[in-house]
Amino acid sequence: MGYAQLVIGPAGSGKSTYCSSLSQHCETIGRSINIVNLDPAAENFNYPVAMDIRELISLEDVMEELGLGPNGGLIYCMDITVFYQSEAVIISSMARPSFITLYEILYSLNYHMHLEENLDEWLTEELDNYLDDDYLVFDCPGQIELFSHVPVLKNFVEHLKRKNFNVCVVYLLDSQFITDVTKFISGCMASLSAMVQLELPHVNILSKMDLVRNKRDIENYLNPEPQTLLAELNQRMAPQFGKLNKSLIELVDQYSMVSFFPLDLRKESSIQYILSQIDMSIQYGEDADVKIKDFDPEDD
Ligand SMILES: Nc1nc2c(ncn2[C@@H]2O[C@H](COP(=O)(O)OP(=O)(O)OP(=O)(O)O)[C@@H](O)[C@H]2O)c(=O)[nH]1
Ligand SMILES: [Mg+2]
Repeated sequence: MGYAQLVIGPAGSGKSTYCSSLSQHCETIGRSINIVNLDPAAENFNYPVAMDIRELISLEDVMEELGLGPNGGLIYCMDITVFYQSEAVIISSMARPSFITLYEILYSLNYHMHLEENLDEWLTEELDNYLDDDYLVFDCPGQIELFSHVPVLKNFVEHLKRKNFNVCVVYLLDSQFITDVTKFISGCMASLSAMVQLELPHVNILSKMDLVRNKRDIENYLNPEPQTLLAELNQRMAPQFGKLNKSLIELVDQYSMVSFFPLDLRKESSIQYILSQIDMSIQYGEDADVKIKDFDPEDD
């Protein structure tokens, strides 16, 4: 059994920084961990990279070859299965006829077929380097489309599960974005969308706690009462949104999403606590305990 964290969240929410802090923390405590870069647009890292998707495809290549901008290019890089059937390529390309020519459609068709095969091969090959009990952390790109409406991460997760990995989602939200209730709810919705798409255990993290000046502003959002949130939302928005607000809060409450762990990277104890919560969600310690018991010398 292997273990994996899929680190996702909006652009700039601190995913790569979290990965490098985790890497340092594990080095300090002598625990083995492997960080994988899944961001074709990444330029440099502060962590040792165990696997790198840029060996397979880089954003620069795609932007240049297909004349796409950075965001379209990135979705293109990652989205290797939506285009699996030729019709899908043509339909989706027709939706943006302004910059896609027939030549490009045919070209991209080839490109995707090629990449689909390659990704599977690359993953299989790379994952074969990891043994039972290995712990992988995937640093994902920040484009929200990757987990909201293209199946690429979902397929990736299926692949990991077939390889016998226990996988969980670590969703990072920047503390700076949730100083008011409307931003908080939209952050929750993005997390919920990942939850629904990926169907995995989910750990929500509020990142960059060192930037929070007034701790009280944030504490209200770490574990808020649904009724308080609703009252705040209603206060902020025009009366015709009352019903919608109620449904939104109920939804957020039902999925027990209204719970974020604060992450302050200045504190080792904060990283340690978050890691222990994540470990629990993928049953990391539990299997290890069983093994230690198996080898208990007193049993001999
Ligand atoms: N003060 C503070 N800044 C942080 C923290 N984590 C990340 N940052 C800063 O936030 C910016 C974005 O951090 P990244 O780790 O690159 O964020 P990301 O989520 O990987 O970004 P993308 O990969 O582009 O989506 C950088 O300037 C970081 O230095 C933190 O805990 N505290
Ligand atoms: Mg990053």
